[in-house]
Amino acid sequence: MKKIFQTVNAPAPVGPYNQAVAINGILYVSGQIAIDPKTGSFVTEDIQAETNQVMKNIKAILLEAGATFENVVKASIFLANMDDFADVNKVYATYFNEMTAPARECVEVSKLPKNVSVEISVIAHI
Ligand SMILES: C=C(N)C(=O)O
Repeated sequence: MKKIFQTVNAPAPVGPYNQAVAINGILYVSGQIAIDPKTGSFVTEDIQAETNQVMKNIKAILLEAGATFENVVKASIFLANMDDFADVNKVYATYFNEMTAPARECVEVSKLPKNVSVEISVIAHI
């Protein structure tokens, strides 16, 4: 049976999806963008701040499902500009233990929802 997770500590979905869905011990966290759930505003100062807000949103959703970044087995990063790769990695790396970091892909896309620069989704075991 599917279980839906929603928390006010992460932004409400910007479309017809849930923040996270779990089935058979696997949690699928929807792609997060840099909306601050406290203000509803986009964090756009720079790519590092934007990435940090995305990771904070993922952390809140993981927590709601009883998980942490240690439970994450796969991440997908979508960038509007691959030139941001190094800056995104700098922030992303602070959320994981290098030895147990999840599998990942990082791709540049032509456009992201709400014109953000980065979107990240993760899959975790719970
Ligand atoms: C931001 C998203 N996760 C979406 O539009 O699907």
